[in-house]
Parts: sequence; structure tokens; C-alpha cells
Amino acid sequence: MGAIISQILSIFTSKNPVRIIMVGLDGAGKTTLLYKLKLGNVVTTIPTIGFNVETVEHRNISFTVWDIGYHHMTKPLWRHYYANTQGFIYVVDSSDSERIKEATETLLMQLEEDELRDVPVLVFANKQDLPRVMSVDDITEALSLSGVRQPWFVQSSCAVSGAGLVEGLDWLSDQILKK
Ligand SMILES: Nc1nc2c(ncn2[C@@H]2O[C@H](COP(=O)(O)OP(=O)(O)OP(=O)(O)O)[C@@H](O)[C@H]2O)c(=O)[nH]1
Ligand SMILES: [Mg+2]
Repeated sequence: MGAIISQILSIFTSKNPVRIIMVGLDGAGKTTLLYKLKLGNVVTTIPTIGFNVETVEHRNISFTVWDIGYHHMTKPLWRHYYANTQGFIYVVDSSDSERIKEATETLLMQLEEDELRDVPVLVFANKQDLPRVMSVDDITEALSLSGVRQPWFVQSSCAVSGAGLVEGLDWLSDQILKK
């Protein structure tokens, strides 16, 4: 009897994992951000070959976050990652204005994919600890987000200290819970 009750309870309390993919140019800080969220500390990274995947618990939601190495993000592989995605995280290096155009093109190309039609888009304006960075407003404008059909939000962050990461996940959680 006890076993049956605990089985029934587990149905109501079990968390369905929410699938999140995290992309962005090489060196933007995706892997640093993932492990800061997961472990609470900074790991030494090398450019990601393939992907890292970790489960991050936040506000009673279990996020399965796929950190996809930029060099692995060749177009034929994109769709393979997009299926059943419930949230899209795009990481931008706010200190790299030289590559903001490339970051924009890469983002907009992906957001045109059908599988990502209704997916909330969280942009981390990362590396805000560095001097002379682009502001959230600069990045919002550069990425042409006003023309994007998905719900979006730009959060300033520092993956090294962890600043802004929880606020970003809060927004994503709200969007996912709304559905
Ligand atoms: N100052 C500063 N450095 C950061 C921040 N986030 C990441 N970095 C550094 O940026 C470098 C690249 O970070 P990664 O996390 O490896 O970048 P990535 O986006 O995973 O890159 P790929 O795997 O090549 O796609 C590392 O030296 C990090 O320590 C940040 O917020 N501030
Ligand atoms: Mg990486």
C-alpha cells in the first residue's frame, strides 16, 4: 500500500526535464556559464568539441542544458539539436564588438528554423566584468531583436562571478511555466 502511495505521489512531484540548447560564437562563455550554474565554480575550459550536457535545477524545474561548441554548430547538425527544444540560450561576448555582426547573423539564421518558432530566447550579454563592453541596449539593437518573432530577453551576465545567471533562468522559467 505504502509503495503504491509513494508511486502515485512521485507522479505528481516528478519534474519533467525541460530541454534547453545553448549556443553562441566560440569563446562567448557557454561552457564557463554551464559549469558555473551546475557546480557553482569556474572550470578551466578548452574550446568545446561536440557538446556538454548537464542538468541544472532551478525553481523546481529541471533544465537539461545542451552547451553546443561553436565549431560543432555546422548547419547540417543544427536540426539534430533543435527537436523538442523548449528554451534557447544565446551567449554573446559583450567585449567583442568586432564579432557582433557575426553573432547577429548566426543568431538570426537559427531563429528562422521552424522547430524554434515559439521557443523563448534568452540572450546572455556575457563578460560584463570586462572594460569597455557593449551594454544590454547596444547588444539588443545590434542583434536586431525587435524584429524577432519569439519572446526574447537580454540579461547582462558574468559567467565567472555568476552575476546575472539566476535572473536569466528566472525569465526562462517564467516563459516555460506560462505555456
Ligand atoms: N572575463 C570574463 N571571461 C569569461 C566570461 N565567461 C567566459 N570567460 C572566459 O572566456 C573564455 C572562453 O570561455 P568558454 O566558456 O570556453 O567559451 P565557449 O562559448 O564555451 O566556447 P566554444 O566551446 O569554443 O564554443 C574562457 O577563458 C573563459 O574563462 C566572463 O563572463 N568574463
Ligand atoms: Mg565551450
